[in-house]
Amino acid sequence: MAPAIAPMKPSNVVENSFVKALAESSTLNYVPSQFAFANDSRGSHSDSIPIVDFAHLVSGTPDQRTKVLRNLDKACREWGFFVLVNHGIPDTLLKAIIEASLEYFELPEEDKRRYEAKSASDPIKSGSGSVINTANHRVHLWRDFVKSYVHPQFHCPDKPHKLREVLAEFSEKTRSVARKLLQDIGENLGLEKGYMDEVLKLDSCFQLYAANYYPPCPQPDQAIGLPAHTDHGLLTFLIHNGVAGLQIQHNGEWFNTNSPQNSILVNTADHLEILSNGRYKSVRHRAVVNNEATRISVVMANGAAPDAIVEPAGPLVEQDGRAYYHPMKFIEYVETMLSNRLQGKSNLDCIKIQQHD
Ligand SMILES: O=C(O)CCC(=O)C(=O)O
Ligand SMILES: [Fe+2]
Repeated sequence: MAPAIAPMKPSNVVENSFVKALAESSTLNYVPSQFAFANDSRGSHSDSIPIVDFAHLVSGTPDQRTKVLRNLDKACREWGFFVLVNHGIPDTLLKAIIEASLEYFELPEEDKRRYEAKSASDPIKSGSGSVINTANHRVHLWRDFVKSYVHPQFHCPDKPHKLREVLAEFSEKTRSVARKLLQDIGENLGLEKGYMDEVLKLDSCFQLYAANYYPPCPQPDQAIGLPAHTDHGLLTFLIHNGVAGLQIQHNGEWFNTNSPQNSILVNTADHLEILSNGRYKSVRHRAVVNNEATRISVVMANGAAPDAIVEPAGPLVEQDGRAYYHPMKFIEYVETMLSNRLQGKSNLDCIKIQQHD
């Protein structure tokens, strides 16, 4: 039987604390009730999670390229998720961004409080966050985060000092890999060369860096790091410190994602679902917690230009006879999601065009 949930802590302990500080208090044996989010955090294992070899896309033989383009299409269509290998981003840079992100979370609380979000359009935000659960209760997440807009304008917390340089390089390198993948995805969708660059205005594409810190949790099945959600943007890149926790939903079942070291986990996000008129689905995923080790993930969300209007691609609408999504300015979509105004609803559902519309 699951142990009882601890009595409510005085609300200021939770409201004003980062989860890291709470988890480090030596007396914590239970999940405080504000965090209570009962879930079955076990996931299935699959050795059929798709792997995409980036080197074959860039410099493979024509045969290799054809094969990997097919893999990429299948991954986007069937899973909305793939493990990207041989992407050319140096291992040292991947390690450096994880380390610098960890140093951010280890800063004194007053340094992190400077970035507590006041409005959805703040370019840097930090905190721990909450969501509305199915019973309409606000639930605190077992996670601290920092997020910052890094392209087309670059923003970065002042501390730790090394974060700025490492993040700028990570943003540049991931941006170029994402762009190449998007061009190949355009080819797979049968769109003209240059279509993705032009319509999504990829020269000034939006990128959001997010780092997530999930401390060990005394009752992992009584709390959640991040509940099931989809991401805004086109392609989300994710790396982590080797501690498992990301699960994706496939055919209604939750799968653990374990990835070879130095690979990048990539998921298709809402704006790719919109652009492809529903051919590629934005994959639902969640982060579960464990009672042994701190997990850190570093996410780069790659989107269209902030002022680009994203809508189903014209040639695909023509094939399908109708558009399945309303157009929306990219940055408005993102800020609606970041503002939590939707109270647990998905933005994607809000812009889906129902048959009778
Ligand atoms: O930490 C993870 O594995 C998931 C993070 C995530 O889904 C997000 O930041 O949107
Ligand atoms: Fe996500």
